[in-house]
Amino acid sequence: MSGFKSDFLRTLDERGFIHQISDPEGLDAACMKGPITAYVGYDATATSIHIGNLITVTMLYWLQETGHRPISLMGGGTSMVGDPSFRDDQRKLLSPETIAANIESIKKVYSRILRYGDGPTDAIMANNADWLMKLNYVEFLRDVGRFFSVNRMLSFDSVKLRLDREQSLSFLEFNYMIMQGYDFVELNRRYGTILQMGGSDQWGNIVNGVDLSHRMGGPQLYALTTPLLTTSSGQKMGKTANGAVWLNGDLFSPYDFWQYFRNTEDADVVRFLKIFTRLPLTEIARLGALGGAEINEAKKILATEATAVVHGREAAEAAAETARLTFEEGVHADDLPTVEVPRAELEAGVGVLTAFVQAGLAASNGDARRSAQGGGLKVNDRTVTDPKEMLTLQSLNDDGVIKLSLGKKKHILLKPV
Ligand SMILES: Nc1ncnc2c1ncn2[C@@H]1O[C@H](COP(=O)(O)OP(=O)(O)OP(=O)(O)O)[C@@H](O)[C@H]1O
Ligand SMILES: N[C@@H](Cc1ccc(O)cc1)C(=O)O
Repeated sequence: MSGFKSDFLRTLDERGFIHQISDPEGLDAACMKGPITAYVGYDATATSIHIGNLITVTMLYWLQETGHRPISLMGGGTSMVGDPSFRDDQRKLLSPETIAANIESIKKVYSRILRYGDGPTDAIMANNADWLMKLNYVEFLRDVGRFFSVNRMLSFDSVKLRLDREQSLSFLEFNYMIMQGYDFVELNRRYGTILQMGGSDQWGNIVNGVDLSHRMGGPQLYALTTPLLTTSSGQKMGKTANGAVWLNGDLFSPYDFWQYFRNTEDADVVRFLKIFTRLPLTEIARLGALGGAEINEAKKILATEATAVVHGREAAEAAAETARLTFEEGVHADDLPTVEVPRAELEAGVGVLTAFVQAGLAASNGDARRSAQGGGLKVNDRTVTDPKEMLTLQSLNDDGVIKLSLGKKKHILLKPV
C-alpha cells in the first residue's frame, strides 16, 4: 500500500525500509491514533551488531522521531537456543557467560541512536531472559504450546529449506519460533507493544507472535519486515570479503567504517543515503542527480553521515579528514589502521610478500606476488619491484612505522612493538 497517512509508515516507505506488513491499513490507523510501542529483537551471537542489523535499529530511530516508543530487545533467553531461520546447519551453542558478555558489548551502540528514559516515547532496553528463563516447562506447554500448530510451523520458508534438504532440525531449534512468538505477547502485556519489526528472514517468527496473540484472545498485533539489504552486486550487507562491518569501534574502526561507505557502488548511493543517513529526501535527490566524477562527492557525504550516526560527528569528520590527507594529498596520517609486529621480527627481516599477508592485505604470498607483478604494492609510497625485498628496522619511515599500500585505497601501518 502506498499513501500511508501516518508519519512513521510514510517515512519508512519513502526511505525504502518496507518489505512486508501484515495489515498495512490497520497498522497505519493505529499509528494515527496515538503513540504505539514497537520492538526489534537481537540475539547475542557476537560482541557487536553489524550494518545489516543497523537497518532495523534505524527503523526504531524513525519510530521514535515520529512520536512513538521503541524497544530494543536483547535475546538473552533466545540466544540460549539459536534461531534456525534460513540456516542450513545448526548454530554452535553459546554458554550463558558468552551470551551475557556479548549483550554487555552489543548494548553500547543503541544509546547513540535511540533516546532511552522513562518518558512516554523514550526507548526501553529489555531482555527476554527476564521471562523465558523462568518458564515452567509443563505449564508453558499447556498455556502456550497448545496454540501452535506443528503443521503450520513446518510450512514456513525459514525452516522449509532445512526440511526439504532432509537436514536435521533439532527439537531445540524448532522451539525457537515459539519463544519469539511468546516474546511478542509478553512485550504486549508488559508495555502494550503492538508491532514487531525485523529483516525479511524474520517474517515467519514475527507472524507466529501475531497469531499467538489472536489465539490467546489478546489484542491485534502487527508484523513489519525490511528487505534484506544486498549491494548492487548481490552481496548480503553486513559481511565483506574480510568479515562483517561491525558497529563497535574496537572491531571495525570509524575510519574503516567511513571507507566502507566511501567505496559504495554508484548504483547503491541513493538507496544507502536513504537508509543509512538522516538527510532530507530533497537533499538525497540532489545528490542522486550528480553524475560523472561528482558522484564521489555524494559518496563522501554518505560515508561521513553514516559514520556520524554510529560513531558520532567528531569521529566521522576525523575519518573524512584522514581519507582526504591520505588519498588527495598523499601524506601519511596517524589513524590509518595499524598492525603490530614484534621488533625482533623486523630486526631479523621480514619478506615483503609475507609482510603484506601479515597485514591482511593479501591472502597468501602468491596473492601478494601477483599484486606486486601488477605494480599494485607499495612500501612507504614506493612501488615494490623486487618480491624478494626484505623489510627491516631500516625500512621504518620518519614516523617509526612502515606504510604498506595495496592499490590506491588500502593502507596499513606496520608498527614495531
Ligand atoms: N543485510 C541485512 N539487511 C536487513 N536486515 C538484516 C540484514 N542482516 C541482518 N538483518 C536483520 O537484523 C536482525 C538481527 O539479525 P541477526 O542477528 O540474525 O543477523 P545475522 O547477521 O543474520 O546473524 P546470524 O549470521 O547470526 O544469523 C534481524 O531482524 C535480521 O533480519
Ligand atoms: N530471531 C531474531 C532475534 C530475536 C529474538 C527474540 C525476539 O523476540 C525477536 C527477535 C534474529 O535472529 O535476528
